[in-house]
Amino acid sequence: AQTISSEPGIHMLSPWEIPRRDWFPPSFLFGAATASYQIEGAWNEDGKGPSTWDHFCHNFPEWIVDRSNGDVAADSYHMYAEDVRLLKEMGMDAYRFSISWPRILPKGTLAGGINEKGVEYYNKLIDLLLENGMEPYITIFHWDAPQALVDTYGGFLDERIIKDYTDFAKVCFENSGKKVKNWFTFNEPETFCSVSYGTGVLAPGRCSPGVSCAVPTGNSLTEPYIVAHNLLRAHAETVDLYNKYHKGADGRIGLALNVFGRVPYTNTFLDQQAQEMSMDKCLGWFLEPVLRGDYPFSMRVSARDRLPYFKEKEQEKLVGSYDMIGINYYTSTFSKHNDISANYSPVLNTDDAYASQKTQGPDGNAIGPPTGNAWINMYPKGLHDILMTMKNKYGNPPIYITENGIGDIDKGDLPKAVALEDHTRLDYIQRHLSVLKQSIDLGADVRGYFAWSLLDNFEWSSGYTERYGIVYLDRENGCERTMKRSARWFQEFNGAAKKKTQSKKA
Ligand SMILES: OC[C@@H]1[C@@H](O)[C@H](O)[C@@H](O)c2nnnn21
Repeated sequence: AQTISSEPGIHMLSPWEIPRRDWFPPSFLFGAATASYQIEGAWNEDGKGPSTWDHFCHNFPEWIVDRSNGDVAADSYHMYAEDVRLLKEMGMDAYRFSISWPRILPKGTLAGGINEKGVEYYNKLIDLLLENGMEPYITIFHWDAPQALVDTYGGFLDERIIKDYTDFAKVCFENSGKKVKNWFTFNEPETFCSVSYGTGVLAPGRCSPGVSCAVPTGNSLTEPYIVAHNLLRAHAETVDLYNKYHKGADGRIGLALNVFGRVPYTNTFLDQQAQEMSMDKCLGWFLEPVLRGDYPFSMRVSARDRLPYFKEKEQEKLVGSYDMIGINYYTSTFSKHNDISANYSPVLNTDDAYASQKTQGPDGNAIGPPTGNAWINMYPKGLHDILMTMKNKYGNPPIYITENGIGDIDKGDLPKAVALEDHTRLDYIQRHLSVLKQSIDLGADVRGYFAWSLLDNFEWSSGYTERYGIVYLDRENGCERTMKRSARWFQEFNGAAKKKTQSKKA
């Protein structure tokens, strides 16, 4: 195809390269994804307790780029019907969203009491989705833990979290488990452990003394592994509970993993090894425990006594504790081996891979074109490689792409009219759907795709300075939602117009 864009070597997709709905089986689901803290707002309404993110933003505003917070966010607590209407208008089949633990259990524990108004909110959302013929895919935990549990016993740093998390999940299953057939226990455990307790960029913002973060009284080399161990055991207990009492004939449960693609920086065996160890560190850390009951061998070797051991009973519950795996894919990096000199010593848990992640290769060229924010260079082949690894190395489990997208920078200087014409996002999505089609044709068992995100929302430490939505959010204007070009493409792609007439006929 001809190169028509300003970037050398980047060609726009030719008409025959643009994905069509009939490339995918009718059973394949298309949807969009959000998370409770990022969209709901109503941070202290109707009995909701404070989350770690409420606490983090209110107490450490300097660690959020625009000193903002999720107090209002996209106001989805009051505007969820608008979100459902937009999903329907785009012809989406499913909606992935998460449940705010402290909105359901304000004190974090069952003993602290259930907030019925919180339960009611999620049931209204679920009912509205089902009435509109859309499937809810619920993430039970998407990082907003109850602050009360951190205050009481350190949250995920303490194994008491296992029972409290399992109780929280049980309340979710008891109240919605008959209507909701698809659950993910955790969103991105690797990000949660490494970035909340390693670099400390995400709430509760802990890291080692000497590392720059909000709460430098932690330990970036040990706490991520302690949290991960408690999280995995909570996952296993919850899946066991679900399978025994709530699964029924057609329920499914899993977890959603963030997976970076990794490419050896050079084709030397040291960089190939760095690539493997980087994949173990990111994907294997949580996938291998649920596949075979223990952490990757390379992590056992490098992290040694900092990596806890599972008891045999725990391993029995861990192995096979999934019906589906969510993959959140955004970008890839080159993995370059670290020279291990006598005085090399890791600072962050991620250093245990003995690899540095580079956006530029040895020739200085980036792994793919920039897309907006700093960390996402477009590299669709990375998704293909991951899906082939899932197929050829990890037993080809049922997979949903639970997140995929890009963030447009908006420091208050991105006109709405420009943001609405999000052709870079559309190109990015189309290229990843094309790769998805190729990977499925090569045998990857992918069953759905969720764009991140349904709408612009609170982007964690970036606040509102990065817009990931396929729908524009105008926070200055009553959180008005406006479809961007990418959302309108999904409308065409999903044949929404056709669907509407069909449903009228039905
Ligand atoms: O940064 C954009 C999005 C966040 O908004 C999501 O909450 C998180 O699951 C994620 N993982 N990778 N990228 N993302």
